[in-house]
Amino acid sequence: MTNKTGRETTFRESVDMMFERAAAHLDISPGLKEKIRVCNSTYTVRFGVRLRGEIHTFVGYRAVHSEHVEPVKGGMRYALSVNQDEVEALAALMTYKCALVEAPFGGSKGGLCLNPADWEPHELERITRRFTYELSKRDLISPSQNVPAPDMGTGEREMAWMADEYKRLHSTEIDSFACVTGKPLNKGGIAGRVEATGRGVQYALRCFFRYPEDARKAGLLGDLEGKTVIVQGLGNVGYHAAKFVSEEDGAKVIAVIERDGAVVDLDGLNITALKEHITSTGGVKGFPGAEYVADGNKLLEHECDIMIPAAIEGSIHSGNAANVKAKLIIEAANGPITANADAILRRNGIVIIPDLYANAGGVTVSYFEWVKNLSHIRFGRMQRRQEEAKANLLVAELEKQTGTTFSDSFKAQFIQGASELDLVRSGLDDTMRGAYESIREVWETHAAITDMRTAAYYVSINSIAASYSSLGL
Ligand SMILES: NC(=O)c1ccc[n+]([C@@H]2O[C@H](COP(=O)([O-])OP(=O)(O)OC[C@H]3O[C@@H](n4cnc5c(N)ncnc54)[C@H](O)[C@@H]3O)[C@@H](O)[C@H]2O)c1
Repeated sequence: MTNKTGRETTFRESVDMMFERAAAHLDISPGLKEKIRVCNSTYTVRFGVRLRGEIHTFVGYRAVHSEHVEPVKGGMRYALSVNQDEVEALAALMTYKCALVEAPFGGSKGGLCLNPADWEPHELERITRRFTYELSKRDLISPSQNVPAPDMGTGEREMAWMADEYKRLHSTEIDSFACVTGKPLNKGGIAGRVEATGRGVQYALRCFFRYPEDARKAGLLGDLEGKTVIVQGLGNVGYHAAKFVSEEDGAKVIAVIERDGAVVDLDGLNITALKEHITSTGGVKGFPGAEYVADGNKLLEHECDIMIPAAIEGSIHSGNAANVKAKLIIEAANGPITANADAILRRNGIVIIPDLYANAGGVTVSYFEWVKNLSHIRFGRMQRRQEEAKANLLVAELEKQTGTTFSDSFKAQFIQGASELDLVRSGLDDTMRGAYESIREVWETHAAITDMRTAAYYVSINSIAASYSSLGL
């Protein structure tokens, strides 16, 4: 599948083509299909911040793809690559993702066109607060209208700044913490949000291997134990996914591709140690015991059972798709496979677990956080006494083993987190299983639908169309 000119499709064109492929199987009027597919609006803002004695102008975006349910929801990306096409594609994916996992949100996405590494934390804080102010003026951040979350280049810290700035601007609003998710635990966050997307990738893989007939379609047998895995991007999503499948499910991560190259160890990399190495040195190069490959992208073409692209969109494209040897690709990142590449991979019998399902763990747990903020209650409260006793014992044991005395606030956070985390993980597991079943049902029962992506889009579009139909559209 290529676009009309035969060139590589843009990210938004790829998402649209994938949408059209699934929509063709649904009995929905062309007008309604168009209404569901298009991005409702995109706000572009240019604002100045005085930094280092100069006024610096920053460009930010917030795309609102669909408001068939409100608030709309989606991450905030900080990267030089951020542009209108990208945020619109990501916002569309949010709409389809939320519909698939039945999170009651429309789709949105935004970002700032900057490299976070170019700025000091106090500068990033000023930029983020100013961006929040600009978004707030237009209800593009609000507990009832538009709720951002972390994405590439942002995390708990940026979400805390956004929440704090929003609260400052709306001091009488009791629900102000619900204006953004992915906040730190002591600033209205929820246990398990940081790991949620990677955890969701692990749960999605477990769902896949639970059905031997699905795994056989990829030429794979058994479960995750001993499967060889290559990961691209060891950031929030890639790190947690790699850590969980290797440490908990016995998979072997044989290569990790990062910005500065790749490291390979056919006996399996220690992901926790590799992450520490990246944090302290800034890249994968020099990781003890592993072979370093400067042209990291070459590893996308290396043999493995499972490929986890968890970095950027378009990393598998028409130029390298024919050389990909993975049997199964799980799209932890959004849009890592272009529409052109998707067609090549399918032709070669490679099974793809699509982004709108694979990385839905983030928005699922964000939904729990939003509900927690609106209800003003801590999840797991009923279990508190029992959990507290358990957590206190654990903390005491940790103190003994490490010879450290933890602060009271650390202990309080640890204890609060203990009971909530179980609830969050079980809610996430349940959601991932439910969505897998609904994709599978379409994949199994529609002879003309032969891939999981089309099946997943089919489920989403059907659900959004039903929502419009109940409005009489
Ligand atoms: N954070 C979330 O909760 C979440 C939820 C759903 C989807 N996603 C998607 O997952 C992907 C990663 O997001 P994240 O939050 O983990 O971001 P992140 O910034 O924490 O991590 C991205 C990682 O990819 C690496 N990277 C960037 N460009 C690369 C390249 N060209 N080659 C190799 N490595 C590269 C970075 O160095 C970094 O380690 C994005 O597509 C994002 O939209 C994130």
